[in-house]
Amino acid sequence: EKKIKRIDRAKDKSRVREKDSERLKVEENVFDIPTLKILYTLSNKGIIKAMGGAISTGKEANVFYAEGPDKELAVKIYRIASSTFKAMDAYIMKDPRFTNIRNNKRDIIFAWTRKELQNLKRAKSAGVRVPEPVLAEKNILIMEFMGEKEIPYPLLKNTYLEGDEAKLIFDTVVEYMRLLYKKANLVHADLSEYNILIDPKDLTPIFIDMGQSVTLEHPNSQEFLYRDVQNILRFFSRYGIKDKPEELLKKIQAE
Ligand SMILES: N#C/C(=C\c1ccncc1)C(=O)NCc1ccccc1
Repeated sequence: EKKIKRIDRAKDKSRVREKDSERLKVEENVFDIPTLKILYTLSNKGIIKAMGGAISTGKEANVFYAEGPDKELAVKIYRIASSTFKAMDAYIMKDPRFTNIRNNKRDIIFAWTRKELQNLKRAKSAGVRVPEPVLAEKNILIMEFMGEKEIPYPLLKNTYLEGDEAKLIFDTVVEYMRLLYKKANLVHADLSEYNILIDPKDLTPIFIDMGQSVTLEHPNSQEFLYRDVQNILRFFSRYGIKDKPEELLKKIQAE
């Protein structure tokens, strides 16, 4: 009896340890030494006053809340140790803007981070609502925090919509896709209810996560656009929106 108890306790202990190492692992391979050095420099320059907790965690990156000198910030840190940078290949290696980078992991992730900043700037100047881009330094992207007092705005996925609210948001999302295409020469390429925040004050959509966005010159831009259109129609169909993909493509690409 006693023996079994001892074994159970040992198992529990190892479980706790494993959980801790699991958590530590997630935190750790985002905050590797080079990343901590950059954060330290950004803090010395007064760009980041204090780091907060993780807003989003994923296999490629984590997004943290941070206090800036005059406004709240979101700090997106791309994981260098992640193995999924292979997925980035499909987007970046055929992108005319990035053909000259060396094919090693760090350079790809640094180029990807710069690309996300560049894409946010282009989207913003085209009139699409996105977090205000601040800076990109190696694998770290700093942007405006979309939320209030450390609480991020909800994802479209988690937003309860009534009556004609869904139709209003749908129309704005389609308008933003058109502006992105016609004026920023971009396709989001990962647009879905998981990459749109909703500002609860005025129910306006905010596009996020533009690291994978591609220019229209990218060989697969039309395929990525079609996939974005399908994702948006699939999500809004639950609110009775019945537009066809071809209709949306025409609206977005209209001369
Ligand atoms: N950018 C960004 C994001 C949020 C955000 C919130 C408030 N202000 C600015 C950005 C975000 O969650 N992106 C998706 C994501 C990134 C990394 C891991 C999982 C999921």
